[in-house]
Amino acid sequence: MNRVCHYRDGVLWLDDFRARDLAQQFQTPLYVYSEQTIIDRWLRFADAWPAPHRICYAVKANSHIAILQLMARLGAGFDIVSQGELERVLAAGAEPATVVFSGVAKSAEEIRRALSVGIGCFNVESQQELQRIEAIASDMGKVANVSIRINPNVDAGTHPYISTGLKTNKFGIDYELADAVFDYAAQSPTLNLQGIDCHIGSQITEPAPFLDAAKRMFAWVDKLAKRGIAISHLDLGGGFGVPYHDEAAFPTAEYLQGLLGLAKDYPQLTLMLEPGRSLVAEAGVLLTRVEYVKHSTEKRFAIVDAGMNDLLRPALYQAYHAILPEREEQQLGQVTDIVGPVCETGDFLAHARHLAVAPGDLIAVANAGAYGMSMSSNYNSRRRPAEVLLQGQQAKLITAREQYSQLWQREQLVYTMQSDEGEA
Ligand SMILES: Cc1ncc(COP(=O)(O)O)c(C=O)c1O
Ligand SMILES: N[C@@H](CCCC[NH3+])C(=O)O
Repeated sequence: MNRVCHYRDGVLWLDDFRARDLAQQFQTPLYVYSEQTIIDRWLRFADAWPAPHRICYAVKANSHIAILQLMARLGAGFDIVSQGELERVLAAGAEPATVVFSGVAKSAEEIRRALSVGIGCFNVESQQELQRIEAIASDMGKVANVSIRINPNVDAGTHPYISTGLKTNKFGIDYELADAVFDYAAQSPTLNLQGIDCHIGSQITEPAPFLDAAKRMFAWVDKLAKRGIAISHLDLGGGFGVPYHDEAAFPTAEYLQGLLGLAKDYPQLTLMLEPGRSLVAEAGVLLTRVEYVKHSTEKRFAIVDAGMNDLLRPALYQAYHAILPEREEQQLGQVTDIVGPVCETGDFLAHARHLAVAPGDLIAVANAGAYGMSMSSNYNSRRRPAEVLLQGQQAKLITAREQYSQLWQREQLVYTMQSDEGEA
């Protein structure tokens, strides 16, 4: 069972807090994160990963500034994919030089901002992007550190929407077509070619595809060395799976040992990883309350106050999240679909679970710390959940629920101003 959620005397607790007390204090739907669990997951990596090798937390998994601050305190760098994520990392007080910038569509504005604050490195995904970075750096009188993202064409065996390392995916530069890009970067006085990177996908539960990809990257290091091009870092991305259902935990130490083994003849190389999910997924819980229980001739629905706009993963990937009712005995009920308030048939949190719940009861959706709040939206003009960070004996509110009325008023203001201009 997820460590954050557990039963004591038959009732649900999240770390050292009764779920009912948290829901009463902060209302539902509510994201709750356990700081201790994030630290535990961080140590699984850090304990097996000696300096100078680095870990750049993939901000997209959970970009709350409090989480970024915690990561910075633990010693993480950051893997970002937008200016928004960069601004968050900066707001968290992190060192810009620890940032790597991934993503296939970096805009001129984003590149300029990243150069002006002095990020560590751009993970470049195309020849055109490389030339755009070069032109902007030249214009600013700067030298840009770059790494070339290779698409290793490795089948990660994960959901097709979160596989990124196949030739048919939009990410990286084709393994067979990268020579020209490396040559271009190596000869440019405005570009400092530092590294090679890859990322083959997400929620991968076995080390084998990662090690296959890593071998292909080391082959590139050798190939470049023969051409007189020296590389100082190899960034092997993230993608380590977590046990959402009955999957085994990813063997982190075993994988890192495998990598260190491959790297032993390359003392000049700093290795980097970009884990997101594996650091935060298991630390997060979405607490939601049953509004209604409805029976049709075919089904029984628990209609709850959190929907696909709060946690998109079930709707988008048919992802499984464990569902824990407030009282342990409630796990022995009728087969029930847990559905949300959004006007979409795809708005469900779980299908066909045994649950004996009634209106007013709480339900915890486990393992929701990654790609939960960060993928949430205001669809159906719904407010987003509040977020709470559990720090030992303290439950700290880190995001209050945005007031629907305020959102509505802001839009109204812009709209009215435009209409007034039109009339004038
Ligand atoms: C380039 C890159 N790095 C790191 C990650 C983090 O992946 P995960 O959260 O699966 O560790 C992603 C997302 O898949 C990514 O696209
Ligand atoms: N959003 C996905 C992971 C995508 C990772 C980003 N490349 C998920 O919730 O599982």
